[in-house]
Amino acid sequence: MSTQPPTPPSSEPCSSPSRSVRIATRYSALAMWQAEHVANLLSNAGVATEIVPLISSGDTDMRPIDATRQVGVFTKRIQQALIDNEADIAVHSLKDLPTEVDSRLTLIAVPPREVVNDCLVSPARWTLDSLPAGACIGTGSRRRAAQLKNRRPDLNIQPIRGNLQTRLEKLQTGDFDAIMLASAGLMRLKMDSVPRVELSLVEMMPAPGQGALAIEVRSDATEIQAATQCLNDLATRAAVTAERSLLANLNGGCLAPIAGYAQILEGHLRLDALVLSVDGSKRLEDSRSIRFDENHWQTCAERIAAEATENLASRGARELIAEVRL
Ligand SMILES: NCc1[nH]cc(CCC(=O)O)c1CC(=O)O
Repeated sequence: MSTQPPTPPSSEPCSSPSRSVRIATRYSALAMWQAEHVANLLSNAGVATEIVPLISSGDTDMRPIDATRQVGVFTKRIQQALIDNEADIAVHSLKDLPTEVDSRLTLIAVPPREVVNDCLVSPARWTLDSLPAGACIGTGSRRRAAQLKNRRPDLNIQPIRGNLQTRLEKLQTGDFDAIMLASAGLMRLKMDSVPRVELSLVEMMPAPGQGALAIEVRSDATEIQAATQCLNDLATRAAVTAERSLLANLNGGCLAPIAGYAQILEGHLRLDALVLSVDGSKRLEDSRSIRFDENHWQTCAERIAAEATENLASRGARELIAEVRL
């Protein structure tokens, strides 16, 4: 369903293209950091770059993500720039990249993943358990909301939109008692002083692809592909492929309460998957691992996701996900 053309497993050296590589990115501070990070990685590999910042509808349209009824609000504008040859590579947060594939584009590289977990941000540094009864929590993510409600049905969960800075301002002005964010974003922007508590992967399972970057190129741009494929980290690539394959199998998009985290441990690919009802009252988990074969990383990733999907579906996961479309 979401099969991508295979990326070479080995870290081939990046070959230098005949001109500098144009990197398309959104304008937000996080997106710009990510584009500059990839520019640095390429520069270390001897490849010259320039950054092309673009405005996306996901940044200007401040309705709740649900109301926009669109997938890829953050990624489409950047992908269009590639298709129109305004840029050579696109840098996305992998979490924001829809699982549907456009054959004109190729996911050429996923650099090493750093921080995957979420955090709870509040001036008093509340934990999930010490949050006062009825506290108002800002999140636009059904995945986060459902996990929170599962553990703390008393909390009042309200939507929040906007980039990191905007969300933190809304917390500061007292609109919310706490908000939930991906720690990766705060780490990347060196927002060390933001008062927060890191949530464990048991307390809050991350979104498929969270904390990882995606580098896309045009499918016909062989020179650019040769210049960027060295940024691919096979372990991260296999892990996020398993997570995204689970999401695609369950038809989850980015709006369903589906969480997944995969990692390679001692030669095995392990996938932890979680599906919840929107109200958080029902929770289905699946954890499994299979022997990881580097040479067949994609097959391994798709197989473990298929097995997890089958198990979750046999226990009613599809019915829980269908609630989202009501
Ligand atoms: N949906 C917005 C988004 N996309 C990627 C990140 C954080 C960085 C990442 O997960 O790689 C965020 C913000 C957040 O969820 O707090």
